[in-house]
This record gives sequence, C-alpha cells and structure tokens, in this order.
Amino acid sequence: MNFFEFIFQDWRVNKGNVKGRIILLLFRIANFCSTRKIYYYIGFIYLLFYRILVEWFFSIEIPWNVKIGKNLSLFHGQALVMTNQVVIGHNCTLRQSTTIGNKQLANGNYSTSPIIGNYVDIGSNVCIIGSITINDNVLIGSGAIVVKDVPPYSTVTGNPGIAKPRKDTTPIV
Ligand SMILES: CC(C)(COP(=O)(O)OP(=O)(O)OC[C@H]1O[C@@H](n2cnc3c(N)ncnc32)[C@H](O)[C@@H]1OP(=O)(O)O)[C@@H](O)C(=O)NCCC(=O)NCCS
Ligand SMILES: CC(=O)OC[C@H](N)C(=O)O
Repeated sequence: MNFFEFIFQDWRVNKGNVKGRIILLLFRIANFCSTRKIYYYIGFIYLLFYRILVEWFFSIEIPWNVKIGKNLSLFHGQALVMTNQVVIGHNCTLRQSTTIGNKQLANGNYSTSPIIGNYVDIGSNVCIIGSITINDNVLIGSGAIVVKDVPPYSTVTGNPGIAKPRKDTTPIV
C-alpha cells in the first residue's frame, strides 16, 4: 500500500461522515509515521499536533501506533478511548462513548488489551476490557460491557455482556 492508499483506507466507508473521515485521515498519517522509523523522527511535530488536535479537541484517543485494519467506520466521533495495545481487524465500526482497554490485575500489573477481529460492529456506549478476543462477524449492542472472549457470529448485549449466536449469519459489511 503506498502512502496515499494507506492514509485514505477508511475514506470510502465513511462517505457522508466528514468528522469520521478527518479523524481517520489524521490517524492514518500519524500511524504511517509510527510504523516507519524514518517518518517517526521526521513526523514528531506532526505526532504532537495529532495528539493535541484529536485527543484534546475531538476527544478521541486512538493512539498513533495502534494496529487497525482497513475500512474502519467511525460514527459520531466523540468520547472514544483505547490503549495502544488494542488490535482491531478490518471492516469494523466504532461509535461514541466507547472504551477499549486493559484492567489492573491482583498483582498490580496490567492485563493486555482486547484483540478485535474483522467485521465487528460496536454499538454506542460500550466497554471492552481485558485480555480478551472478539472474533469475526460480531455485533456488540449499545451499552454492553464485554469482559470475556466472544465467539464468531455472535451478538453481545448487557452488563456483563452475554454472547448469543447471531440469527442472521450473513457477514457484516
Ligand atoms: C444488539 C443489537 C445489534 C441487536 O439488534 P437486533 O438483532 O435487531 O435485536 P432485536 O432488536 O431483535 O433484540 C433482540 C433482543 O435483544 C435485546 N436487545 C437489543 N439490543 C440490546 C442492547 N443494546 N442491550 C441489551 N439488550 C438488547 C432486545 O430487547 C431483545 O430482547 P428479547 O429477545 O428478550 O425481546 C442492537 O439492538 C444494538 O444495540 N445495536 C447498536 C446500535 C447503536 O449503537 N446505535 C446507536 C447509534 S449512534
Ligand atoms: C445515533 C444514530 O442512531 O446513528 C445512526 C448511525 N448510522 C450509527 O449506526 O451510528
């Protein structure tokens, strides 16, 4: 993927969603810098700009070095927080007021962060916490608190989130 393909990889799926497009374009440029050492040094000022603009002004914490696959949809971009250990596959959807992160363990260390597969559609006001894996083609309902692994083709709702097989097993697009 060349530079332009890399930074515009979410453009099409966020059609009509100007804020999502801008935030993801800014993220992909920062992400490009973080994954290529030479750009990391040249891009240091850009990374500062990215953090201040996206975190402080847009209230979105997508760390510049987090791994996210292509075609991320970012709806209603506000109050979204994730750690830099999170991994998100391709063709996923994120919405407002969502946290994806780790937890402190009894021994004082921190767990790893969630690994999220492909075609995972995450509703609004969701928390996904801990060393867990969300498999492919999963719907996470609005307000769910997800603290356990989720099998593929499931819908998760509630607190604590309960995963049930999806009735409609056509892949999420
Ligand atoms: C979870 C979700 C994907 C399920 O959609 P669906 O397959 O059409 O499910 P239904 O509406 O038929 O509901 C099925 C059951 O789940 C329950 N349910 C649906 N969404 C729920 C949610 N978010 N939390 C808890 N229970 C939920 C329903 O009450 C129903 O329960 P019942 O079987 O006891 O009657 C959807 O409701 C959802 O939350 N999507 C997220 C959308 C979102 O974030 N919108 C905000 C946009 S900004
Ligand atoms: C607030 C709302 O209902 O937004 C709808 C939007 N298409 C979404 O799924 O996020």
